[in-house]
Amino acid sequence: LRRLISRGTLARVALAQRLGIPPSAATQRQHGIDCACYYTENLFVRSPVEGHFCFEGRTAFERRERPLLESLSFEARDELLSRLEAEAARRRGIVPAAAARKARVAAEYSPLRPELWTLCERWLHRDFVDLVEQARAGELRAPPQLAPGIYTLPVFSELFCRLLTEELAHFGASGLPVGQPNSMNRHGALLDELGLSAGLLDPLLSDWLRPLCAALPPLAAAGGASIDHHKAFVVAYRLGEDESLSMHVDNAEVTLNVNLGGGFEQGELLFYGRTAHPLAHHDWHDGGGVGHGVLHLGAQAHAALPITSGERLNLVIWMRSRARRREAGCPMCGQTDRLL
Ligand SMILES: O=C(O)CCC(=O)C(=O)O
Ligand SMILES: [Fe+2]
Repeated sequence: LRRLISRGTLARVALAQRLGIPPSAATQRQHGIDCACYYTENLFVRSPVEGHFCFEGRTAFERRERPLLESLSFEARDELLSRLEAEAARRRGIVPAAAARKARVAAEYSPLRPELWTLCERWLHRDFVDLVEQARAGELRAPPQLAPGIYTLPVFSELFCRLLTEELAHFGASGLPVGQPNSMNRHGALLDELGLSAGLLDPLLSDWLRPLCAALPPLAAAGGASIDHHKAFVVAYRLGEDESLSMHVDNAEVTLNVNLGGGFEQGELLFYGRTAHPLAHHDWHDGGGVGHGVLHLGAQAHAALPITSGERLNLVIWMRSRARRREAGCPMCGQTDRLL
């Protein structure tokens, strides 16, 4: 058994070496980097051109993207290459950097509301509790859908949203470091780094969200019945910082996105099908308000329109399934042979 385990580790380290990624990425699974494509594909840049790019290094990129590079000025070309290099370096270093920030927060942060670190029913919306109880009993009356497989539902209590928002402001004032939520959103917080996984998010996933996803056929069929890990973060939109989010798919089998409030205008979520025309549109104000959210397939393309005033805070959970990935491949690249 020991030999098999170490052979597995060695194989992962060898894979990491072949792909030119840090060996720690092959052996540390808890950070949720599930596929080696993370290091070279879907790198997002906002300027001088906005988009997702593959980047295996300057030379390969210059060869493959010659027409694009030739259409840019010398300065813009240099800016694009530097930004891609910086993003690739951020991704290569993300596992140790996140672990170091998490350790520092654990040692130095004094929470305003320590009770937030433990899940209790007070944090959940009463109608969400009912919904999950129906799902557990096999009697779910499915929540309304914006389009097939895009559900709107109450999730958290207003109390939870207010306390978490206050906690995040308190954390921001502490001056402790926090990683950016994901490669597209630059402002907010990675909740695992605050130590919120073990007592709050892990049980939310296993005891509440998994039974619910398992009872909703479009989500269950896409891995929702076997979700077993997550990446959870708060995204913050403010004028002059991140104001909107361009179209993308999530590195998730199923995504939960909940309005934490903030007093903003606009900022609606758009969902796309096979055309550039949105197939559904979610207005956070009409959608039930604070504590209410959207549950959708990670593969459903979506975007967020700009806010026009105030601040918008949303709690997003990218829910992932190892079993589904082993079977159907990484949701970003579709391959199984680069899974870590
Ligand atoms: O701004 C939003 O509400 C959407 C965020 C989102 O799509 C994401 O973080 O994956
Ligand atoms: Fe998203």
